[in-house]
Amino acid sequence: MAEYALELTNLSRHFYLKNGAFKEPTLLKAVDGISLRIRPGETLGLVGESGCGKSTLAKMILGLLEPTDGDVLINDKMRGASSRLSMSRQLQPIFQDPYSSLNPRKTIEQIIRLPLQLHKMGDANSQQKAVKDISDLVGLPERLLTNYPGQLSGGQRQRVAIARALILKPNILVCDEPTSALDVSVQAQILNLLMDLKKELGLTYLFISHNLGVVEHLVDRVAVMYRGKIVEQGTREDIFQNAQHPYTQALLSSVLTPEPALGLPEVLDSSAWNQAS
Ligand SMILES: Nc1ncnc2c1ncn2[C@@H]1O[C@H](COP(=O)(O)OP(=O)(O)OP(=O)(O)O)[C@@H](O)[C@H]1O
Repeated sequence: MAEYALELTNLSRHFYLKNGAFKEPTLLKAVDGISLRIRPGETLGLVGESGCGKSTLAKMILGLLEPTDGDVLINDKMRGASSRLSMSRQLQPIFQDPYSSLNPRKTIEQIIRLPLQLHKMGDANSQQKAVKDISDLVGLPERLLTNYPGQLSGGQRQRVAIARALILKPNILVCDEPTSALDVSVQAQILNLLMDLKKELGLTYLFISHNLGVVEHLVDRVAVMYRGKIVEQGTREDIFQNAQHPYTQALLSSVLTPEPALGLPEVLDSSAWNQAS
C-alpha cells in the first residue's frame, strides 16, 4: 500500500489579472506553496473562506488545472506519470452542485454506468449489476435508475454523483463542498452516507468546505487555508479544542463575514498573524 494516498509538495497556482489596457497585470497567488499529506484511509478537512483558493487547489489535484509550481503525488506516484484514465480509477471528485454535474439527457442508469463503459470494464450484464450494487450502497432506490436527473431531488442527485464517483472503485475522493447546495436536513444524510462509505470501503477523503462545523464530525485532521496558504493544520482535537492561529480561532468563533477582505482586519492584527503563521 502507498505511504500517502495524496501528497502535495509546495503546490502553487498564480494568476495574472488584467487591469485594463495600460496598467501592469496584478499577480494573484491563488494557491501559494501548499504542502499536505494524507495517509490511506484518512480524512483531511480543508477549510477556509470563499476565495481562499480551495477550488483552485482541488482542480490541480484533479488534473483540471496545471500548477505554476510544485508536485501532486497520488498513491505515491506523480500525477501526470499515469494516464488520465488510470488516474480516474484512483481518484474521483464529488462537486458541490449535483444539478450541473449530471447530464440531463441521460438516465440515472446511463450516468452511473458511463465510467465502466469508458474504461471497458465488464460486459453489459456485469455493468448493469455493478450499477445496481453501487446504487444500493449509496441508498438510491432501483426504481430511480430509469429516471432523468431532472426528476430527482437534490439529495438523490448527490447520491447519483457519489455512485458515479465510486463505480470505478477509486481509493480517494476529493469532495469540494459536496453538501453546500443541499437543504440542511439533506446535508446531514449525505454527510452520514459519506462517513458510512468511508468505513465500508476504506476510502481516503480530501473534504473541502468553507464551514468548519460541517467537517467537525467527519475528519481526522484539518488544514486551515487563508489567502492561498495553509496557516494551521492538526488533528481534529488540535483544531477544535486548541486552535493556535488567530484565523482558525476566528473561524471557530464564526466572527468572520463570508468575505475575507471584510472580515479579517477586525479580528486579526498583523503581529498576531505573523507570530502564528
Ligand atoms: N481562472 C482564474 N483566473 C483568475 N483568477 C482566478 C481563476 N480561478 C480562480 N481565481 C481566483 O483565485 C482565488 C481563489 O479562488 P478559488 O475559487 O480557488 O477559491 P475558493 O476558496 O474555492 O472559493 P469558493 O469557495 O467561493 O469557490 C480567487 O480570488 C479567484 O478569483
